[in-house]
Amino acid sequence: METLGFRILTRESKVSPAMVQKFENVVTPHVSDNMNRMFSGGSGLSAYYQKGKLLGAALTIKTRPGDNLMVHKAIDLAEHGDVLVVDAGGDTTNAIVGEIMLELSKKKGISGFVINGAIRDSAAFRNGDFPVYAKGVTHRGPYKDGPGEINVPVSIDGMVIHPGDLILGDEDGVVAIPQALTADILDQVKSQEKKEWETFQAIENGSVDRSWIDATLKNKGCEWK
Ligand SMILES: O=C([O-])CC(=O)C(=O)O
Ligand SMILES: [Mg+2]
Repeated sequence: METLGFRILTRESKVSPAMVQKFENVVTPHVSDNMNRMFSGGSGLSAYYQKGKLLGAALTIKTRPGDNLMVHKAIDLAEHGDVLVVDAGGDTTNAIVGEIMLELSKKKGISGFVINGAIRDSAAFRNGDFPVYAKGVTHRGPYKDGPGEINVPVSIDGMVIHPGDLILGDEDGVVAIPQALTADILDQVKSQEKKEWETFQAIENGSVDRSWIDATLKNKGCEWK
């Protein structure tokens, strides 16, 4: 019998380390554009680290708001390169992770956290290079009783994250790329990078084509006095 809401599942597959590596120099706006700007971890998440980018395979946790029993379990189950993606319901009353969990995670080679909830011991996060996104900060600690689930689809601000998806986070936020689509999206991102590079060249040498703006205004019926 399934114990819905309190269960640990096995992640069937995850994006390969080789594919993850290919996204090392990719930025979130380019990924987002090639997902039709429809998916994002939301403006409610802020970065709590100094520099670098968040990149890895999602290990998902859905937890009771304010309770981190399942997050502790996930740290023990995590593999090198995993990103812990925790849906704690967006509640910031009690912190979901702190400095001890941060140190445990670094030691295990976990790549970062996305917490739809709060963190504490925030100086340790803010002053470090371990990529963490969270909704807020509170000194109030977590309960450790459950329930919760590991390796189930979770959603943060409407973005669904499946176990094994590729997670990318930078100065502009967090995006989850469905595992099966990573290669396609990478191809599209590469063509966008090329086009943008050509635009920068054209700006530099004064040949940039701006005719699309007037064409669009005309097409949309804009009145221009
Ligand atoms: O007590 C906890 O589980 C959270 C915490 O503050 C830490 O990891 O340092
Ligand atoms: Mg602590």
